[in-house]
Amino acid sequence: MSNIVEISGLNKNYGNFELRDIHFSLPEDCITGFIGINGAGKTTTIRTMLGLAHQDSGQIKIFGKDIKKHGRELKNRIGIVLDEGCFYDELTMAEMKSIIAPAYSRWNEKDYKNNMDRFSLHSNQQISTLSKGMRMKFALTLALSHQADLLIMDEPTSGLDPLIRIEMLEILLDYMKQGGKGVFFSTHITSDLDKVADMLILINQGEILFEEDKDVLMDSHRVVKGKGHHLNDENRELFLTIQETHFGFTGITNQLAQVQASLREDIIIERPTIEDIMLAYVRGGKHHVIASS
Ligand SMILES: Nc1ncnc2c1ncn2[C@@H]1O[C@H](COP(=O)(O)OP(=O)(O)OP(=O)(O)O)[C@@H](O)[C@H]1O
Repeated sequence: MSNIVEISGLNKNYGNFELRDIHFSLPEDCITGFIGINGAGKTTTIRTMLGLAHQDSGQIKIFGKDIKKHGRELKNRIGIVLDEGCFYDELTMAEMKSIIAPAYSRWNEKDYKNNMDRFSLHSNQQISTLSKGMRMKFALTLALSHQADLLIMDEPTSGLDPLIRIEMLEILLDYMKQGGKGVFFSTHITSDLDKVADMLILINQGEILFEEDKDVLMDSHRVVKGKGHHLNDENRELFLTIQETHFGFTGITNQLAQVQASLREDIIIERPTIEDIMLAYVRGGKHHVIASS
């Protein structure tokens, strides 16, 4: 499987925030979820990847080509959906489309019309009157109408109701069926990734904490619950994060065999959600004692 995107040694300093030595790759035929809490650096990474924000150092290759040298050619092959959907509010969707379409050599009017129909959008409606969900659908329509080989989206499902979110996720799955494509999207709604993601990348405080196949990640972590008096300094170290109350503990581990060997009795083992794993790494190393009421 070849990589559509390869990022190495990417640094960017805003003064109050820094992206530090960002490395990751996006394989072909994969939907990759880019996760992290508010302010982790998702938007900054995406904007830097796309050449919309200046990078201090590092290399960004998309389809094997350097974004700095081949920006125009590469953007032709990328469908972009950004958080705010950069549209002129006073225009209709048809007018906005006629500004955007000429920028793409492979613009396909038929795809545009089909996507507008699919989303029940009417071209002559003014952009200022669109709801948040409709704006997002319009942004996705544009991104999908120029035969892009890679979709990069910043929080595309944020603020959307569950029905629209499901529709968007189905569209992404349909898009991937063409083969040879890639999708990279940031989100803090990790339940969306349970449904569609193949790969997950976690960023925290400007650093990548993991880049992993979703199934491997889910199979290698477990939530363990048990009685607090079985814990000691040694077995606490087997957990990425652990919460203790008077009644017992709940921890996340990626060393289940050792936990089972150490805590033989009375433990409950459950599969974690992506959110459990994300929070375990973000809070990693912290030991939480929650006072019971
Ligand atoms: N133009 C800028 N100038 C200075 N600081 C910036 C700028 N843009 C972003 N930042 C800072 O970079 C940090 C990361 O922001 P970013 O928007 O990348 O996070 P995020 O992971 O996308 O968060 P969210 O999920 O809240 O959108 C924040 O502390 C933010 O204040």
